[in-house]
Amino acid sequence: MLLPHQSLPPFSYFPTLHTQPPSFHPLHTIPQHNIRRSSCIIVLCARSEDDYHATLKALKSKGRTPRKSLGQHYMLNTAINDKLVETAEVRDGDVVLEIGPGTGSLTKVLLNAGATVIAIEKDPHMAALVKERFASFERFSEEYGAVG
Ligand SMILES: C[S@@+](CC[C@H](N)C(=O)[O-])C[C@H]1O[C@@H](n2cnc3c(N)ncnc32)[C@H](O)[C@@H]1O
Repeated sequence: MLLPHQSLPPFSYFPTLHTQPPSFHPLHTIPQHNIRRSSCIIVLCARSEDDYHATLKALKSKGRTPRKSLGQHYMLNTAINDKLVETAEVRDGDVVLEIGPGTGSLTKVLLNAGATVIAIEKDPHMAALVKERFASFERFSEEYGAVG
């Protein structure tokens, strides 16, 4: 699910705002009680060059197959992700809340559109892979402590 930043609570709701890019702390845009049940929150920004196939290989080597109960499937056609991001009119500087990044294929397109992505993933194995895939782009997650 994609929520454009306009769907998040107004920034004035949050007491601590940062002035450097991004111009506020993305995690402060989600009330904590709404996300406590999720396994992992990953906040990513900056454009990404990464290896999607390496992610798939890593999943396979760990014996991970998609779990139907979590609605897991892998998006192999990147043109669809491009279309999703285009249709959602994601622009440079937007903050996008992505529920269930899975392998991160849509995440990558969002990052390359210039968005900061707050990704919430329930499956800890997928969360670990996404964190690994975008390790060099991860920001803020460490600061959040209790989650992830
Ligand atoms: C269809 S897959 C995502 C596909 C992804 N966009 C991609 O291209 O690889 C859905 C993801 O949502 C995760 N998920 C399911 N329920 C969730 C929940 N309640 N909160 C967070 N993540 C959830 C699943 O573990 C799975 O990784």
